[in-house]
Amino acid sequence: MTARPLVTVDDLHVRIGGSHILQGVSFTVADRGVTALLGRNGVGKTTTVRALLGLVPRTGRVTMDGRDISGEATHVITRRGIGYVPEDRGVFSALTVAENLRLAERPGAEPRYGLVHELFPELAGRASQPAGTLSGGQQQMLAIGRVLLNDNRLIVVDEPTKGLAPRVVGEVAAALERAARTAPILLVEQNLPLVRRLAHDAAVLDAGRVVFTGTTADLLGDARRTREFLGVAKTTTTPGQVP
Ligand SMILES: Nc1ncnc2c1ncn2[C@@H]1O[C@H](COP(=O)(O)OP(=O)(O)OP(=O)(O)O)[C@@H](O)[C@H]1O
Repeated sequence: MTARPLVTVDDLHVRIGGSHILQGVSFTVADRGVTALLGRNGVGKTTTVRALLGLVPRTGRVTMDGRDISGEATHVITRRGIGYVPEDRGVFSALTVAENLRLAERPGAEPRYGLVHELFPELAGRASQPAGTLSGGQQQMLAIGRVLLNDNRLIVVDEPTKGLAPRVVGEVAAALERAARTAPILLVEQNLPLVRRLAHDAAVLDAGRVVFTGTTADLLGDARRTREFLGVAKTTTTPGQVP
């Protein structure tokens, strides 16, 4: 079956402190699989996902399932079923793994501990461990697990492999693959072999504007485009990049 747009972002503008950071960003997120949001450092990827979630003042239109959610507060958007794993992971270091998960429970919904522990058995084994003592990869899994506790329509994950060792990148990639079976994902990521492995569709930002939308295969199969938009020429998997 062909994927359809779940979320449509249309002409999104963000101005912060006199800077016009997003200058009319438009793209769609498919209703299945992984859609990658790409671009060099500082082009506006994080600002785009924060604007989508209502975390920064924005103009333009965001719809999910055809419903306009642009004017809604973040907690309303979240309750509509958008789970967010921010770049800093949003894990509470002083609290245990179990406490971090408990805080992610949504009132009135049955938390899916069975699913989370099936996908990430390590979290069950480390339930009483303070989250601050977990490795970077384990913290990322906890952050993804917190989102998977709820039945989301969309999961937004911002640079989950940033700063992680190559071996751990592979573990996070596997975790995202499993997560994508439960809900579509909008993934901000700079690791192109990982993007190639996970994402069918991509949108590329440059200086606050979208410069490409289409399939990841079309984008990364074109060396000129990849170099022009992402600043690199080589995108094939080499040993150690995504184990
Ligand atoms: N709160 C803010 N105040 C001022 N400028 C900001 C703010 N947030 C972001 N910016 C600027 O907006 C631009 C886009 O930032 P953003 O974090 O969205 O980019 P990015 O593509 O996610 O970058 P990276 O890959 O480095 O995370 C940058 O120039 C950044 O310095």
